Amino acid sequence: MSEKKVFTYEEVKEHNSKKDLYMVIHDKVYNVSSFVDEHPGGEEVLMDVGGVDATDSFEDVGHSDEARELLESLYVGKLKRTASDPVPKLSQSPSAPGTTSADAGTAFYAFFFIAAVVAFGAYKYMQ
Ligand code: HEM
Repeated sequence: MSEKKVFTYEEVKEHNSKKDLYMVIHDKVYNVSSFVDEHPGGEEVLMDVGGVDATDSFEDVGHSDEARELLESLYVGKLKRTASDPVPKLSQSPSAPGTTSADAGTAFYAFFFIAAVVAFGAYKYMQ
């Protein structure tokens, strides 16, 4: 079972019809054609993410372990991601951008405050 294919995002994109439906979840490629009619969430949602990265849609629903096991049986290969390919939110850096920039801002002002105190001390020392 190690002869699984490696797909580019461009290749996956071509499989976007109901009879030939691929999607990417966590950088793995799944052929969901045989499952479209059986999906408890309906075929429409699967068609919407046909040929694209469905990681966020899949995880947003909070699928059960059973659904994840089912996924294994539909696995056809790995995704070879290139720099220009879209990246799901879930794969991006988990650090909250708001907090980091606020922290960076605080550090920035603290640096200037300390520099001012040191400069003032040096000035006084020179007198
Ligand atoms: C090949 C990928 C997928 C598999 C194998 C799968 C499988 C399943 C399974 C087994 C359920 C029943 C509940 C559960 O066990 O969690 C379910 C429900 C559901 N799925 Fe998926 N799913 C897939 C992709 C998606 C995607 C991409 C969406 C997009 C939004 C989606 C939306 C839903 C919704 C809304 C339900 C809830 C249906 C309800 O409870 O009324 N699924 N799915």
